[in-house]
Amino acid sequence: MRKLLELININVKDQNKYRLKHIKLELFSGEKVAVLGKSGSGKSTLIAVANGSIDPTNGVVKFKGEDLKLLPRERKIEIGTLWQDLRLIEELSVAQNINSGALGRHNLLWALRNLIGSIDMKACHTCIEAANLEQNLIHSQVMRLSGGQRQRVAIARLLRQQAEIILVDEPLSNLDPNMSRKILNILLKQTTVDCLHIADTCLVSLHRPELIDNFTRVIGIKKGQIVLDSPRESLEAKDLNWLYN
Ligand SMILES: Nc1ncnc2c1ncn2[C@@H]1O[C@H](COP(=O)(O)OP(=O)(O)OP(=O)(O)O)[C@@H](O)[C@H]1O
Repeated sequence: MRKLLELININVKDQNKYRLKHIKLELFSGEKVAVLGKSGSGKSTLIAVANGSIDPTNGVVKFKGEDLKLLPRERKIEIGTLWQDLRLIEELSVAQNINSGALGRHNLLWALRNLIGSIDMKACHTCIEAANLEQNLIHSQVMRLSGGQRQRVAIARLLRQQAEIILVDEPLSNLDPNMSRKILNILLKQTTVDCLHIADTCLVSLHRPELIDNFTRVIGIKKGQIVLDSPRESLEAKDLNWLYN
């Protein structure tokens, strides 16, 4: 297995408080890793450090052996992120938001065409289908959608990016249990979708430990530190009880 992502001796410190402490983590291609921990334990901070949006106070993040900070823009799109706050552009349509996932692969003219009108509709429809969103919403303004629909637009945008690894910060908060499982199955590639490459490596922060079944590995965070790192099949209920107590 190829090493894709490496967090080396990471600390994130704000004034006197550690948000992350002594983090060492290696992620290999094909791994599907769930990150668990109580609210405030550091899951979102870990995802943000792993995609380069937060600079650690100490330590280095490497993607395929290269310092993430030095990676050029056209390589950064190999890392896709689904943010907890979604980061959609409310005034734009579903299709325009989905296409923004592919911005890094196109030039400025393409970006302008996407802002002005409807382009690459076939690709958008494929991502909409994969994200289990209603096709007839494709031209709707995002601000008019429900929380669960907006979440699926963000997932469709992530799929449109065609990243090699996906980092996901709590993808299920607005979804009912049935939809949560469907969406996880897409992210974990349990569902195949026509012509769409879905990354086979992911790091997913989860609020609900009962959804870890299809992951290959589970990481537990407590007070900013990795205190548990286990293959899914060897994880026991007592490990989870301890993590949440
Ligand atoms: N922008 C910030 N500046 C300073 N401290 C922050 C900031 N964001 C989060 N923190 C603190 O860092 C710690 C980790 O927060 P983080 O959001 O990573 O936890 P989490 O496990 O993702 O929580 P949740 O499950 O509630 O989303 C918390 O103590 C939090 O208060």
